[in-house]
Amino acid sequence: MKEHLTVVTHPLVQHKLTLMREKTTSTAVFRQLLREISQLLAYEVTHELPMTTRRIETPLEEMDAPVLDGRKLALISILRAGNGLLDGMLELIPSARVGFVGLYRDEETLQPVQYYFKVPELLGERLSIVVDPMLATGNSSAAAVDLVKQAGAKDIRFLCLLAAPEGVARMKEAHPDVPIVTAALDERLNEHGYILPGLGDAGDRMFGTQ
Ligand SMILES: O=P(O)(O)OC[C@H]1O[C@H](OP(=O)(O)OP(=O)(O)O)[C@H](O)[C@@H]1O
Ligand SMILES: O=c1cc[nH]c(=O)[nH]1
Ligand SMILES: [Mg+2]
Repeated sequence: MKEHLTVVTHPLVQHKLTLMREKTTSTAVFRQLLREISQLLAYEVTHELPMTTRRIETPLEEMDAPVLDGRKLALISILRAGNGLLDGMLELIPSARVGFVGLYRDEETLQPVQYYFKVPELLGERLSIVVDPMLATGNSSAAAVDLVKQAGAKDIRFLCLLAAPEGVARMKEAHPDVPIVTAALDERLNEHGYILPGLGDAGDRMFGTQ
């Protein structure tokens, strides 16, 4: 991908995102919408995957048919909320390898606190797509990408649902080589580091916690 930031403006994505933002949307509907949007975003973030051909036989004749080239890609979810994007993406890319980076944001310092890390082997030979619905200060995603790079990944993309300008700038400074795909670029962060207008706390809305 050439662009550092891609905003997916497809009408289905934008309509579903509006429903997710509304405060009256229930946990069950929020989760279902995130699953649906994740598949549309997965379509965008994978649209330049390398291809090769394989000789196959249709019922009528042989042909060289297009297939994905290279190693299976790695989907890396930033816990917890990343799992909301992961589930839908796995339905579309069932053979993907899966990794997890456990991080939560300290509410006072807005710095990420790590509690888990497990990623697939041979990351250096795969495309890694790091997923988290929210890119706010960018501290969590920058730290997650640092860890994924330390594990060997070289070709990395970051997929989110909502991005704040502050988070995009932070990622561009820390990881200029990592393209970002998002459904919306919102206006700003509030004094608690929440995205405005945003959708609230993605993890809490997905899992019904507070
Ligand atoms: O860009 P940042 O300022 O770092 O904020 C974004 C992070 O905050 C949220 O996670 P949270 O810490 O709430 O953890 P959770 O997924 O367990 O709810 C979100 O899912 C991101 O990981
Ligand atoms: O707006 C925000 C910012 C960080 N994390 C969230 O879940 N929402
Ligand atoms: Mg949360």
